[in-house]
Amino acid sequence: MGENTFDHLLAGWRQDPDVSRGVGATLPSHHSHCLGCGAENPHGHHLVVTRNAPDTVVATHTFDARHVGAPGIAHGGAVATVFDDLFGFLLYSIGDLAVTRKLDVEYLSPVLLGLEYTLQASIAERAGRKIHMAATLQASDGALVARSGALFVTVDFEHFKGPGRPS
Ligand SMILES: CCCCC/C=C\C/C=C\C/C=C\C/C=C\CCCC(=O)SCCNC(=O)CCNC(=O)[C@H](O)C(C)(C)COP(=O)(O)OP(=O)(O)OC[C@H]1O[C@@H](n2cnc3c(N)ncnc32)[C@H](O)[C@@H]1OP(=O)(O)O
Repeated sequence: MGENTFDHLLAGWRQDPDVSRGVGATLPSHHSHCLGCGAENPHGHHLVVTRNAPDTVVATHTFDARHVGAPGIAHGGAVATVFDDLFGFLLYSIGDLAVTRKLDVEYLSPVLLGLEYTLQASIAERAGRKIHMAATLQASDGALVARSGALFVTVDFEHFKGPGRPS
């Protein structure tokens, strides 16, 4: 990660949780190699995510040959990855660190490679450490193709500093 050490990354989240960014703002990636949104991850989805309401984020995404499951169709795990990462952008609205405890995906129709889809995620409810989130993936004609729900649980910075984590 070069000078982007893990401590540096955590310090950035500590000092600038970015809660003040307004509606319409493009949000920063989680980090440069994040599978969902890191620009420098060659296997990544390179999501670019915008806040379009105080507790809502939106992105467009086109799955490609790297994400294939059945021929021509995006792998369900790749779709889940994109949902999971999109949920991670709601943390900028919350201002707390949290991690995915539970992720549900309902695949209503095949997600096709090479077509642009629109994803939107929002915070449904917060109760103590639990943050319930919901998201949709729609085709360009507005058809609902997949939807997802997640439970994130807030954690402190020490969560990322335990055994097996980078120093
Ligand atoms: C990937 C990027 C990393 C970047 C790191 C660098 C810097 C920035 C740091 C963070 C940025 C964070 C995210 C953004 C990035 C990407 C987005 C994608 C997110 C992910 O990709 S993240 C990876 C996958 N994720 C994990 O790696 C989590 C593994 N897991 C655990 O680490 C523990 O599991 C933990 C800590 C989650 C909880 O553990 P715990 O012991 O602290 O808490 P506990 O079990 O008590 O649950 C607490 C309350 O949730 C209730 N509860 C539990 N399960 C429930 C269920 N199914 N239904 C209803 N309620 C449920 C309980 O009933 C209780 O409720 P109550 O509080 O009311 O008692």
